[in-house]
Amino acid sequence: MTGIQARFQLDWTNFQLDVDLDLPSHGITALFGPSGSGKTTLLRCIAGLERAKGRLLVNGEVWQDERHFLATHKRALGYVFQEASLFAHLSVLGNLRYGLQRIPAKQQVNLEQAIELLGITHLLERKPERLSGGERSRVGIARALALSPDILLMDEPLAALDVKRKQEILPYLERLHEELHIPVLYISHSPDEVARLADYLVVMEQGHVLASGPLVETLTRLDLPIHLGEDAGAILDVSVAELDAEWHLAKVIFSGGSLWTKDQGLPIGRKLRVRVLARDVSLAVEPPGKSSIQNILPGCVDALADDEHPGLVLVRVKVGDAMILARLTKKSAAMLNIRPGLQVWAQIKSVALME
Ligand SMILES: Nc1ncnc2c1ncn2[C@@H]1O[C@H](COP(=O)(O)OP(=O)(O)OP(=O)(O)O)[C@@H](O)[C@H]1O
Repeated sequence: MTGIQARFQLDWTNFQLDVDLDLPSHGITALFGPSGSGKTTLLRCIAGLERAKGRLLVNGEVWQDERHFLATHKRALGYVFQEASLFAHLSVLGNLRYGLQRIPAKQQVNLEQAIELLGITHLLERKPERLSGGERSRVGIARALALSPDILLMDEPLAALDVKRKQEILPYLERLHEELHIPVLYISHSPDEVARLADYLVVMEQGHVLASGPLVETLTRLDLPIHLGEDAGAILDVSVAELDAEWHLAKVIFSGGSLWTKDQGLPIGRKLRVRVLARDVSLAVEPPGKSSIQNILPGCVDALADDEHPGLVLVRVKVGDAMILARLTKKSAAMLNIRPGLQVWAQIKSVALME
């Protein structure tokens, strides 16, 4: 059996964790939720650093049940924290080699592969003090991978970095995603990071799992945007179809049509994700005339739900095989008689490329 089955119960004075999760055996699962919702505690339970009641199976192997509790050092896992704590007296290579003796027999990622994957070959002889924040993070991730883990746990690995360093590191995380076949559990507070990296999403609140499922579907669940607030929106898997050199625009296509966005130098044919926020989408019940909004997609209203504010409503619209969300005032939804099944034109003010 593949994947991760995690059932945990913890009862602390001020906090109770009660989760029951089935997570995929590969790809990145983002753990998302407000501060204090239990994301780190869940990772610590998986690592065996907390003795919760419950059961944990990783690819069919029992790490914990009523009778067994595998000690942390016997669990084939890599743990990456916000700050990579490297030994100052060792070179990067020394840091990477440290701890390799506990490597499990079945090799999934070896040291050379980890070094190559994180692009740190040129840093191997350096001492940690001569690394930038982004380089330290990459070494920290490579060190975790060199242990050939069956699972990689990442607790806000980019939180200590500024925006520029984050941008520098994201492509390496994307490579992990493409080239590794181990599951990654990734805590992040950044909806952008989640939108860009994750395949699967777990939303936590007060020690419970509010929702879990494939990212694209879970983000357009109408009971969740309330919790995602201004970040509510949809992800579309698209590919670059055309470049307009005169206006510096790129056309991306998906099953629901095409969208123009700023040309960011991506080649024709490149597959990527775009993010369309609910607050950037308005609806018309007739094909709109001349407008400064370039992106207009025909679709069909799928469902409506109340939003956080009593004056607002969220509308899910099916465009091709995909769903997008629109945030409207209740007044305009009533005036246009927006209801399931209605043909609409979604006017999209802004599209963010996740690249
Ligand atoms: N050892 C402990 N004993 C008792 N309570 C704890 C312990 N460790 C954490 N907590 C509490 O458990 C709750 C969940 O904390 P946790 O760090 O898992 O949340 P989080 O979702 O990861 O938060 P953040 O996003 O801020 O990192 C918090 O209320 C915290 O104070």
